[in-house]
Amino acid sequence: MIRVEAAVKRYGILPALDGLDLSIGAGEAFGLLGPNGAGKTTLVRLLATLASPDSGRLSVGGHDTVTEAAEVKRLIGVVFQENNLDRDLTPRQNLSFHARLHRIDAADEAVAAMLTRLGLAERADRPVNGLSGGMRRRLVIGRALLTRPRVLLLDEPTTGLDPAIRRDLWALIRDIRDQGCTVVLTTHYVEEAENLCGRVGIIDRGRLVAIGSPTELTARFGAARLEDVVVALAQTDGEAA
Ligand SMILES: Nc1ncnc2c1ncn2[C@@H]1O[C@H](COP(=O)(O)OP(=O)(O)OP(=O)(O)O)[C@@H](O)[C@H]1O
Repeated sequence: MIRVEAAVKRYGILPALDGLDLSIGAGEAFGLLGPNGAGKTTLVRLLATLASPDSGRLSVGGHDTVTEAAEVKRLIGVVFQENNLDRDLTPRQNLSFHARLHRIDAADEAVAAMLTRLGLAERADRPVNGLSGGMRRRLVIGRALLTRPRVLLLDEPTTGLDPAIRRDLWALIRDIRDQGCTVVLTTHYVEEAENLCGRVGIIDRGRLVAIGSPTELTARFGAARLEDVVVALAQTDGEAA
């Protein structure tokens, strides 16, 4: 479903991605781990067609992210770290606006069903301003699901949220995965990747330095926990990066 071949992306002279290869199958839940500045967000931005590689090639569903960006956009949903909701509008209005923008059939019904799925039906008609951080995150993810994407890209979906809310979001992400959507998420929480992802890739300085299931990786590196593998392999220093 996703192929990344020798992807290079430079900002100035420093490569954010330095010849990265990666293949993710349909229906997989894949986690990208790595220190600050490793290149995780850059990879998500390239897959989301928001930036182009300097060299190499990325494709989603067989479509090139540069030459067939429109086709790729039809297949993906993307959620970045910021909750870019219109805070003066209600959850229903936020979703409706998105549904109309994307010309979704039976938009009112789709929005109502999504609000129920997100557990937001009772808060649907009061401004987003009054929602908790967890509810806002659910809403942003739900908005990305309205177009029924085959691939959902989540950049640090639970950063800054408390553990109970994080677990709540995990249930939603698991549900998305279990419905057959390919999920790619970046995270600093190793536990999150272990809970949600069948395979994880560890990125350091723009390169994929290890890939496998959490159990495979801990066994391969003789570590007690996946977190130890990440710490041992990832050396990017935020300042030096
Ligand atoms: N728009 C940009 N302009 C200049 N440099 C950038 C830009 N975006 C990313 N970089 C640089 O590219 C490198 C990779 O950044 P990226 O955000 O992809 O890392 P990350 O793994 O997502 O980090 P974090 O975990 O902190 O979000 C960093 O050195 C970063 O400073």
